[in-house]
Amino acid sequence: MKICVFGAGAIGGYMGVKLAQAGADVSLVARGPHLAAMKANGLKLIEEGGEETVVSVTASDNPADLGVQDYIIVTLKAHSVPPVVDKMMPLIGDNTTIVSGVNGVPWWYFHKIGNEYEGTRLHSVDPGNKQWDGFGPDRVLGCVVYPAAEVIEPGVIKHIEGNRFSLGEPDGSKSDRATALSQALGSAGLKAPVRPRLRDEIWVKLWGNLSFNPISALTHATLDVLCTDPGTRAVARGMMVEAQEIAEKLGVKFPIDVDKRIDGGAAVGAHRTSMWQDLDMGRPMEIDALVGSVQELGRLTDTPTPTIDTVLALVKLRGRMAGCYDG
Ligand SMILES: NC(=O)C1=CN([C@@H]2O[C@H](COP(=O)(O)OP(=O)(O)OC[C@H]3O[C@@H](n4cnc5c(N)ncnc54)[C@H](OP(=O)(O)O)[C@@H]3O)[C@@H](O)[C@H]2O)C=CC1
Ligand SMILES: CC(C)(CO)C(=O)C(=O)O
Repeated sequence: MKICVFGAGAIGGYMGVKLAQAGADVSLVARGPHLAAMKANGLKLIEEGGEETVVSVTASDNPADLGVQDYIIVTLKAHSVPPVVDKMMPLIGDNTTIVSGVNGVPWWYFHKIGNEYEGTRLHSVDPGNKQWDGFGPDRVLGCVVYPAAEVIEPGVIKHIEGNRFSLGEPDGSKSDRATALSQALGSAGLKAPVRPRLRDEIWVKLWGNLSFNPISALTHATLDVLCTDPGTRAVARGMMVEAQEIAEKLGVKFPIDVDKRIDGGAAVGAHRTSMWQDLDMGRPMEIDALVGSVQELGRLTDTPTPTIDTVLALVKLRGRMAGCYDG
């Protein structure tokens, strides 16, 4: 089974080391100094408990070097995917599955959803339908990424916590391709259950990213603080209640309530969300995938989103002022 991890930064690098360590036929697409370091010295993973592993990896910035794959696991930031669709083509053959390990509302969300929204395209995450038309949604296997990791220097990944990558077919079936990938990831020491209702999990994760990420970028407060300060907790809650109304109109069933989800965020502790880290480092922020997409779904389902609209306007301007957002 040939697996290519496209965008082997924090999450993709973590998966890449675990797969390579387990003897999988894995290759990585990366770029710049991070690629140069992993080619020169191997890719180093510092695990949750402090254990360090260095593996030599097959890595390139040119997908044409790596050939047709059985699975491409996309671990790019959401806004980085549309510009590389054409570049990915040498990796794609008739039977290639594309695993979308990207936060936010996925571009394939309405493929095989089985309700009146079937086939709806999302401008916020797939402008110009680049992914829908380029990959084709039938190739896609959904994935919710739970681990936290960082690239702490070129060629070095620090794994912070978690090892679960939930997988799910857009139609909820337990397909052979999902089962085979689940087994391969399991052999590499990762948890990869195949879920019948992945969209429910997407929303539980998204609840946090939608609200905690922009609030932390705007306030520079860590999760424990923003989830317990009465004012920001109320803002997060307001965004999440609006999101819940939208998601339920789309058929989602939430297994927990909003307050439990916020308490879960608080329990993570003094964590700087990825959006705050991106702002801090002058990198593009995932505003459209995490927040703009939910506003777009609000319009689609005729659901008012006053709190989301307010926070989105503020974080967009914050991002623009810092040169980290151009939407
Ligand atoms: N990190 C985390 O803890 C978590 C992340 N996620 C989600 O997972 C996804 C990936 O995040 P994360 O791993 O943090 O992101 P990273 O930025 O660490 O990784 C993406 C990597 O892809 C590289 N890249 C971008 N464009 C190209 C290209 N055209 N060719 C080759 N390489 C490219 C980037 O390089 P460069 O740095 O040069 O741009 C970077 O090394 C996001 O959607 C994120 O929200 C989900 C849960 C937790
Ligand atoms: C906020 C958190 C931990 C989960 O909601 C996250 O995924 C992020 O920092 O991007």
